[in-house]
Amino acid sequence: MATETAQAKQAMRRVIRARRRERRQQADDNVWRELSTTLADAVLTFVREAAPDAACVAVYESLDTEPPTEQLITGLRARQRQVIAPITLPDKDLSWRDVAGNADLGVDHIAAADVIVLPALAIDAHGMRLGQGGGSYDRALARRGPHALTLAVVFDGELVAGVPAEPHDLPVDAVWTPTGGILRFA
Ligand SMILES: Nc1nc2c(c(=O)[nH]1)N(C=O)[C@@H](CNc1ccc(C(=O)N[C@@H](CCC(=O)O)C(=O)O)cc1)CN2
Ligand SMILES: Nc1ncnc2c1ncn2[C@@H]1O[C@H](COP(=O)(O)OP(=O)(O)OP(=O)(O)O)[C@@H](O)[C@H]1O
Repeated sequence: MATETAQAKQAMRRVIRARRRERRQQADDNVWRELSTTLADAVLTFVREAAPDAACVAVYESLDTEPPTEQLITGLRARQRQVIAPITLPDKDLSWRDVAGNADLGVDHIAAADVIVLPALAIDAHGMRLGQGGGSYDRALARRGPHALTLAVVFDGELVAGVPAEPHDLPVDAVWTPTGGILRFA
């Protein structure tokens, strides 16, 4: 898709991915573990306060340069929540698996999630999200339950004034940053 907006998104992704690689290279494993703890504490509190009866939480399993979700996943499981993580299909649509098993629960299982923790490269002041560019979460969010809360996770400096938005983009309800904690949009 060669629209100006799609090109603007690509340019922004390149800058943020490069910054993330540099950030990861400069942080030792202790710093990363602390980040994982800070994220887990904040999101566990958010779930307890905003969705106390949540039975199922969808969480991305972080890649090396992303805000680390390992301790969040452990903490949710310790609190008896089902945790589901995405399986990327060949067309980049998302199916889901319980992190405790390997069975493919299907693309519609996202409807079971009471809270959805999304990866993002940037979030803007309206909650619009810049993702990896596969349109994966756009499609998955269209199948979410009517009361599901969406929380995106980004680094400081990735909560920006504006991201280029296309008509299919949907805003998130809240965002977490290491320094700012959780900001609720809706
Ligand atoms: N952890 C995670 N899982 C996810 C996503 C994601 O953004 N993060 N996705 C979101 O839709 C889907 C998969 N799509 C993806 C597309 C591109 C890249 C990617 O290229 N990422 C980094 C490499 C990060 C690293 O290895 O540290 C990059 O380009 O630099 C990742 C996921 C579903 N699962
Ligand atoms: N509901 C949809 N159905 C099919 N294709 C879609 C849908 N939403 C978005 N796409 C396509 O996916 C591509 C990437 O979209 P976009 O730039 O919004 O991805 P993203 O949200 O940043 O990425 P991701 O969710 O994978 O992290 C676009 O070409 C778009 O047309």
